[in-house]
Amino acid sequence: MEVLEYEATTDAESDALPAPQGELTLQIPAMPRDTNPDNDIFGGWVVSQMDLAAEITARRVAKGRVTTISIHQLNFLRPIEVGDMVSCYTNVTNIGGSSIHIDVEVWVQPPAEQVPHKVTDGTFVFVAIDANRRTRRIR
Ligand SMILES: CC(=O)SCCNC(=O)CCNC(=O)[C@H](O)C(C)(C)COP(=O)(O)OP(=O)(O)OC[C@H]1O[C@@H](n2cnc3c(N)ncnc32)[C@H](O)[C@@H]1OP(=O)(O)O
Repeated sequence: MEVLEYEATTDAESDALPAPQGELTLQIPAMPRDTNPDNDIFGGWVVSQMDLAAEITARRVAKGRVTTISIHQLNFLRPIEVGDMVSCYTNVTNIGGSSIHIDVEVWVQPPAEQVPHKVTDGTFVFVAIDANRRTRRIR
């Protein structure tokens, strides 16, 4: 599968530019199975992809097992169409004693369009846990 690379930046000064913030972590096409009976993509499917992308990044930061403790400031900005290539970008904004805050942006590249656009963003918080699911300090 072709991997689409958009220009990504973590520079706060470039917020005004139509470019994703963070690191490209997950890419997946929106499929017919991800829709409701009206053929619209489920919001829950999008959140699932965001959670997965954030977990990939959180595991790397925590060097091990993590779990989602909070999801907040979720914004569904524009719809996703079946066939759109969905890209999740992650940006670590805070590392606590055991918690990791990650901003996630979802961008799509419709097959017929040249310019990608943001469809969803939100903040995911993970906690590092041990084999017994107890909070584990990461620093
Ligand atoms: C219900 C589900 O199945 S959802 C699917 C996946 N998620 C889960 O299963 C997680 C279920 N939750 C848990 O198992 C527990 O809440 C745990 C193990 C994650 C955390 O245990 P707690 O004793 O509640 O957490 P604790 O008080 O030790 O806080 C851990 C860290 O999380 C932070 N934290 C706690 N609650 C929140 C919250 N609502 N939002 C953001 N951060 C939070 C704390 O500030 C702390 O951060 P720090 O160590 O960096 O200072």
